[in-house]
Amino acid sequence: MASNIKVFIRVRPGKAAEGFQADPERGALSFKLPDTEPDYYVNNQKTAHNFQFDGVLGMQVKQEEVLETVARPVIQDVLNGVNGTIFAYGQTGSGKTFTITGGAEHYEDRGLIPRTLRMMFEAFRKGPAQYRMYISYLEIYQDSGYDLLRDDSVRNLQDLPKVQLREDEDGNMHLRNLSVNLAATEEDALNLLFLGDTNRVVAETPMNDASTRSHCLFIIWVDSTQEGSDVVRRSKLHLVDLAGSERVSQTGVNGKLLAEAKSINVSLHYLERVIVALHSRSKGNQVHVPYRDSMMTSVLRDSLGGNCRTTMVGCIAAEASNLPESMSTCRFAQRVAQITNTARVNEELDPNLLIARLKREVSELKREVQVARSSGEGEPEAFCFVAAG
Ligand SMILES: Nc1ncnc2c1ncn2[C@@H]1O[C@H](COP(=O)(O)OP(=O)(O)OP(=O)(O)O)[C@@H](O)[C@H]1O
Repeated sequence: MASNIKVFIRVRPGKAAEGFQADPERGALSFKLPDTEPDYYVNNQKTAHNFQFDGVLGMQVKQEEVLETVARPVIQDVLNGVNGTIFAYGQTGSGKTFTITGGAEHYEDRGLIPRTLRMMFEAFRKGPAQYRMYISYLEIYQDSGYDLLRDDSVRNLQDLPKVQLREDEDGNMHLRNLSVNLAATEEDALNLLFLGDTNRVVAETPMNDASTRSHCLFIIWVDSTQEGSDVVRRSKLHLVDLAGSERVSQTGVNGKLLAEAKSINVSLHYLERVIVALHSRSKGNQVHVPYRDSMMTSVLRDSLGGNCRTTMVGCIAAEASNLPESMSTCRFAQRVAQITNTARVNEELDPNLLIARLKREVSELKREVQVARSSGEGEPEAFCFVAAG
């Protein structure tokens, strides 16, 4: 099924500037900003910029509503064997981590990851299929990948096992050295989330404020089998917290930090280039999509223009000083909304299930033969019809 990437904008609570207006009913946003043309200084004109999205989540919107609006449809598809991605994009401090992982202070501030885990395990209990969940947690920092789930004695980023990207003959990307951990219960899954978040924070240094400067991907793998079937459905859900998207010029950093900020911006710049290329492709142009230029875009290849149901949450802040960045997030979001993905159910014959079923059938047949022999039936007799009446 082909569908466009869904885009929601979430507005962080705060004092909204005069020039900002959100209309959640219509999914519309409006910014009135000084014109960037030089003659603005002469005539002091302000220009209105209007945007329309699949939904606008205003300042009052609670985490539960974000789950229902943004995540529930994606989760339902993942349970049916379709890949899903939900990614948060926006400047530092705009609410990406709050949306994806949640706030630590209050239980009701839990974000999409713990709520998704709960929703999935509830669905597992209801059936009708049998499900299995596995979890991976990847951090990408300066274009290198790190496994957040392999060790609980981490002191800095270099202690984390490095994850490599490998491309197979068919052009599919694989993450080597990324652990895939069975989560038999919701508690197991939450413990893995907790371990990954702890490693993320412990490995943080002043040079690497993990949440601000790295991209984090929480990956939930779901296998499901219908009773008696040899077919297994395999899907994955990426919940992605991207690094802060602000422009280098506005981060006010220098020296090493500047180099780092550039590297983060480079990877977001590659993301932007992928989006622009896909946008152009959607208009019928034959263009190369530069997925391979960064680890993040390579990992998200399926999510952007591929076999995946993808949703973006653009996070913005409405205070006057944040409006230019918020508007650039909306512009980016508008381009993302033009991208078409073609998601399909991922199912394959599982040889282990097939062998197990055939073994069961053979032993049942053997038993029947034995019963037939011991009751002296011998060879089955030919059918004979007796005419009624
Ligand atoms: N919708 C919200 N409701 C209440 N508090 C929020 C909301 N969004 C964000 N916050 C608060 O604002 C602060 C910044 O949010 P958060 O850390 O999620 O930003 P971020 O975009 O992830 O920034 P960074 O790029 O640094 O990771 C946090 O204290 C967070 O709890």
